[in-house]
Amino acid sequence: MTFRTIDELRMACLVLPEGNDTSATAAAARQSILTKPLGSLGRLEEIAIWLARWQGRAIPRLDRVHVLVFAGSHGVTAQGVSAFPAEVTAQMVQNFARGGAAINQLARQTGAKLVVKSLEIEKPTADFTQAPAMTADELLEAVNAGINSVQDEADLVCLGEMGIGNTTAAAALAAALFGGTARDWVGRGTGVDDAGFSRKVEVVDRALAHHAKALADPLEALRRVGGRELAAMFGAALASRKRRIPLMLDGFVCTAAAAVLARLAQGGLAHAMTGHVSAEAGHRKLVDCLGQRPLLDLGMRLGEASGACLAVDILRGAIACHSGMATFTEAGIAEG
Ligand SMILES: O=C(O)c1ccc[n+]([C@@H]2O[C@H](COP(=O)([O-])O)[C@@H](O)[C@H]2O)c1
Ligand SMILES: Cc1cc2nc[nH]c2cc1C
Repeated sequence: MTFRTIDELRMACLVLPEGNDTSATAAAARQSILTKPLGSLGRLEEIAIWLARWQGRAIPRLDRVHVLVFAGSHGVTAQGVSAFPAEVTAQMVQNFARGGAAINQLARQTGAKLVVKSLEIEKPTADFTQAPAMTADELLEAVNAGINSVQDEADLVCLGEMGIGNTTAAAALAAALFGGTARDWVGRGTGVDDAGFSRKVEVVDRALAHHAKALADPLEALRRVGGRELAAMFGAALASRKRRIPLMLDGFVCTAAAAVLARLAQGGLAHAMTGHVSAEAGHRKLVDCLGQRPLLDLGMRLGEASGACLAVDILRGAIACHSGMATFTEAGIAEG
């Protein structure tokens, strides 16, 4: 799946497949006969049914978990919006390749395949306080890169990113998609001080004013105030939906990118769960806007798909119970 025009891409977002009702119904029926009071496994029960729906399998599996991390560079870093210099993006990509980042450890411990995709990190997007971050072709190239990173064989896709300056882009994008001003969405990202935080608020408000007339269209908002790794995450979210592969979202930046799909199509993120709520100020509000309930709340604000990857073990717990527990009949236990 590769898109040559934004209109082609937009049309594709309007025809999204639904999950498999038969598998979901079978999974729900099984949950009702396992040796536990119905509902006593709380969200683990919902998770088993959700995975069954999107995998089209009454007993879901997580043998092949793919963690996709996209990296991009941001022209808006020229405005002094991050606690770290822009070159850290490329340096962290090298760290991923050498196995030294947090996500390398988390992916290994959960048995997931980690794929890191650099999106022209030597070429930052335009500073979106002055011009659209990307041209239409640049947007399409990044979206297509995300789409083509999703492989049919995956049982679950975890999404994440790396990009100095991208919490500024995500705040602007969230404001474009859900309204409000910079104050509603800006957080401290990698840890900017009070002066940096004020600059960030002013930068996002200036960007929102500069692009005001064009932000009602979610794809145009992504092009104007997003970034390549956000575009790629949006593409991967779309591709996983097209292939009916369940999707695990990460923190603020990842969720803002995926939110573009929810704004283009009602129920566009029905195949997605959010692995954790980030400590980044706007994330809680963003997941609320999307009707998402994050699985973990660990005060993390790293990105890299780290929260998404950690949540995989909760899914594994849900599947272990769903597939391995005895039924009331098998165990000879009286039903309530
Ligand atoms: O995803 C989040 O919730 C999140 C919150 C704070 C920081 N980050 C990561 O930090 C980087 C962006 O922070 P900043 O301050 O440069 O905008 C980028 O590489 C993200 O992966 C990510
Ligand atoms: C060191 C470092 C690692 C990261 N991983 C994701 N975002 C990051 C930002 C920084 C600064």
